[in-house]
Amino acid sequence: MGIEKYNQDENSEYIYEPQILQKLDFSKSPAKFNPQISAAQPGEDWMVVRPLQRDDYNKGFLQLLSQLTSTGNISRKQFDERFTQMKNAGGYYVTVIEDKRISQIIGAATLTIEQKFIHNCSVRGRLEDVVVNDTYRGKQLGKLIVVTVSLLAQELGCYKMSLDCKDKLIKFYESLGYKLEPGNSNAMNMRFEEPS
Ligand SMILES: CC(=O)SCCNC(=O)CCNC(=O)[C@H](O)C(C)(C)COP(=O)(O)OP(=O)(O)OC[C@H]1O[C@@H](n2cnc3c(N)ncnc32)[C@H](O)[C@@H]1OP(=O)(O)O
Repeated sequence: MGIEKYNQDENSEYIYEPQILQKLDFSKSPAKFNPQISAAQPGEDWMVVRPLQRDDYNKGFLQLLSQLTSTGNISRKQFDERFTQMKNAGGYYVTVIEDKRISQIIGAATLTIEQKFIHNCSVRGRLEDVVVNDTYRGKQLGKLIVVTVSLLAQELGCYKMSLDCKDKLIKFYESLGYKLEPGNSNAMNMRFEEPS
């Protein structure tokens, strides 16, 4: 399908080109799926793994994110502006799972790409904002969305992919190929006041 088709309707506009998700090779991931699923074939015909669309504002995307952290009261205008900024900047691979039966976003994860001078002008990936709707948890969707964006990072040429998480999720991410590197596994933060 041509990119012009994806962008012809304003609301169905994607934040990145969806075709790349179809070619991800799930056999490259150490994650074990039972039954076997992938981004291209998520196992149910009512489910789709795809890039964020502008209209996901109306499909519960922000309500889903609020199960992860505070989102604030984001207006349609604010959402549209941020969507446009992220799309124009490039490097924001916000990826979602939709339950098409009810037109609701039930899972999400973001790959952000940082441009580097080091490693021969390489690129590095970061895994951010992973969440599955609480009524859909325990059905492999967390694994599905994390493996999708991790393979995407590899496909886009990242030399590594990093994440920060709570201690209780270390096992979950280890099962998907992430490692605590001895002497190099500290996450440090400097917190500033949140914008009101
Ligand atoms: C980088 C970041 O964004 S870190 C933030 C992660 N997000 C959150 O904490 C938000 C709230 N939590 C969630 O949305 C979900 O619990 C997720 C995304 C962490 C996991 O989603 P699920 O769809 O339930 O995961 P899935 O069904 O694929 O489970 C995979 C495995 O991880 C385990 N697991 C899942 N969640 C947790 C948890 N919170 N604690 C411990 N183990 C867990 C499951 O038991 C399962 O193990 P198994 O393969 O041996 O059966």
